[in-house]
Amino acid sequence: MEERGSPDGDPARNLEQGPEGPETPIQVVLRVRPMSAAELRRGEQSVLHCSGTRTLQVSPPGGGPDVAFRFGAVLDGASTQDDVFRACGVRRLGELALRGFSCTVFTFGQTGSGKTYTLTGPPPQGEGVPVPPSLAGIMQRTFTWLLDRVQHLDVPVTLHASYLEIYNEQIRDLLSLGAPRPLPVRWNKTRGFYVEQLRVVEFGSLGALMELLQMGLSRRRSSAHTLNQASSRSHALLTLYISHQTPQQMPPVDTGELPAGGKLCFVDLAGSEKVVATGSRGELMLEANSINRSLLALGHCISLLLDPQRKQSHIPFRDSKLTKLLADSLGGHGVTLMVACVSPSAQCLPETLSTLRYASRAQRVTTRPQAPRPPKAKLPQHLETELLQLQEENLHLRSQLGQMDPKASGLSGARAAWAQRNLYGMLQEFMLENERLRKEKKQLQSSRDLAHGEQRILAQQVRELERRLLSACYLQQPGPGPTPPCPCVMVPPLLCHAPPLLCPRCQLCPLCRAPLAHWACPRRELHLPQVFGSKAPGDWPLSARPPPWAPPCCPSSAKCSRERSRSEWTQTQVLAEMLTKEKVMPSAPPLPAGPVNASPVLRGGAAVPNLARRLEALRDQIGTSLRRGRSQPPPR
Ligand SMILES: Nc1ncnc2c1ncn2[C@@H]1O[C@H](COP(=O)(O)OP(=O)(O)OP(=O)(O)O)[C@@H](O)[C@H]1O
Repeated sequence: MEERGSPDGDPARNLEQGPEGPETPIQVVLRVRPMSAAELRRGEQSVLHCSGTRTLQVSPPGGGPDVAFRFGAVLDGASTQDDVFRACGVRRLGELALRGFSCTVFTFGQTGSGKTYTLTGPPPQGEGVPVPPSLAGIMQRTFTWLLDRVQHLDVPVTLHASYLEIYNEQIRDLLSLGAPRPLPVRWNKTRGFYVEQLRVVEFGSLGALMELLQMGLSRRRSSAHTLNQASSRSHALLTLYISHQTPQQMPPVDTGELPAGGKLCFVDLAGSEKVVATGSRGELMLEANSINRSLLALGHCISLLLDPQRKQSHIPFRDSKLTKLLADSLGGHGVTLMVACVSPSAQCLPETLSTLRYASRAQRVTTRPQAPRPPKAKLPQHLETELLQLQEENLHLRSQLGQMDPKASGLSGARAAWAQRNLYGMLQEFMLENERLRKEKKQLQSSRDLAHGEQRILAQQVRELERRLLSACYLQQPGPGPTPPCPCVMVPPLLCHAPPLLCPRCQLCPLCRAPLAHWACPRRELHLPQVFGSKAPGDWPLSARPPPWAPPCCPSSAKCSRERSRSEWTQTQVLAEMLTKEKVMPSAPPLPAGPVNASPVLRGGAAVPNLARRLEALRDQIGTSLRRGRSQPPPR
């Protein structure tokens, strides 16, 4: 016969040595439930036999060698609830918790294997039908023992309880005043993993504690499936906090800080299940998947904890909420007892073997139980007096600080309120003003951008026209020879600048034969009034008006151009220079990137019409020049 398991290790006995005992293995007790009525009806066989108080023998149904497993204690189907309570040594764990240790009892096994029954007894058979005391589970028995025990202690003990469940990877407070809502798990150096905002309730009597238990049990999620009519669908953790402090020294529970001291935690794990066997569908199947996943994470952590090398490094406790909350019990400073529950039926054998292997591994995991440090020694009398004085001074200063603000401003209550209102009003006004300015700035920016864009396009067109104009000039340039006569003298002045406004004869410079705009004609002051009558020059059409950079009218322009010297044609030179250099005209300077609050509309606005005028003039010139080029034979 093959034998597995480990030698027993009673944590309580080892820990008698002192507050920080040696490495202690997790204690494992195995409970085999009796065959259920349904299993008996189906004629299923039992494959588990207890040989001795610590060994379980598994006889596979199809023959083959028996397999034996050894645990701290093995209890068969005939064992009573009281037998289980005694065999588990829960009283010893309670004693350790009273001495400040953190102790955990948890049940695990396949669904329907008797975990909840072992911990809390069977569910009530009906409304108002109490469960017989003989069927009370480990928890109720421990409560009775503990409440009795604390009454006989010399020092006063304060007791608190919390109760939560992990349902579909969410933590729900089973003692919450309102409907349970998901709570976060946090971690800090002193507390390790803990549940934030968990309600911790103080209790002073067994009755009060039993009520808390019933409240939690009634709120816990359970459903019916093929293998269990009342299957728990969540992992449930009930924790008792035992503290020797007086109520005055206790931190208020509302702060979320738990009382320092011992802890006794009962964990009822949801059962692992094969959804095919339980026939779970829909929500039941989701629950089953979540349960199996978290149990897998737990098994993984246990396997890693077995390896002493790995134990020093990283154990993935963060993989699930369950492993986070059991981290201390499994690999930390807690004292842990596991109760493995199994069904004897041959139908459940694969699941049973898995539980047995799980339990065998778990009992090789060790923890290093550690009690919290004893409270500091009492302070000497003079230090205590000093401390009291300092505390009083602190209170006094605080109260002064509270009254400080109105006093500092020297305002009475009503005036202070008025000033506050006024300030508030001003602040609102500033905010509105600020908002208005923001909008205005935005508008200005967009119109500046618009003008900027327009200016850029016009400047581009001007450059292009200038380029074309220059090339036209080149084409029409005469070769070396005598200067041709000025065409202006041969045509009657009336015709000049008559519609079409450009005089074909005034378009060429008489000296260099560069095409000229009508405004560049030296005789324009004579022609234009005749065309536009008595209109002021400002009312002339845009194309007839000289651009801002046009040279002033020459007073001697009425003279025959033949008599003019070269210097009289400076305007032609100015224009040619402007054209060939292709620079931006002074009337259309690039927009400055100046302060945003300067009005870009005004700056850009002046530049754009100038450019437009210049552009128009150039267009006219080119048009005329081309027409002229077509209608006249090229000069020799
Ligand atoms: N030792 C026992 N003696 C008599 N009946 C038992 C025993 N153990 C379990 N039962 C019965 O077996 C059924 C299943 O038990 P229980 O609900 O405790 O299983 P469970 O392991 O908690 O299942 P689940 O994981 O689905 O919640 C219940 O009807 C319970 O009363």
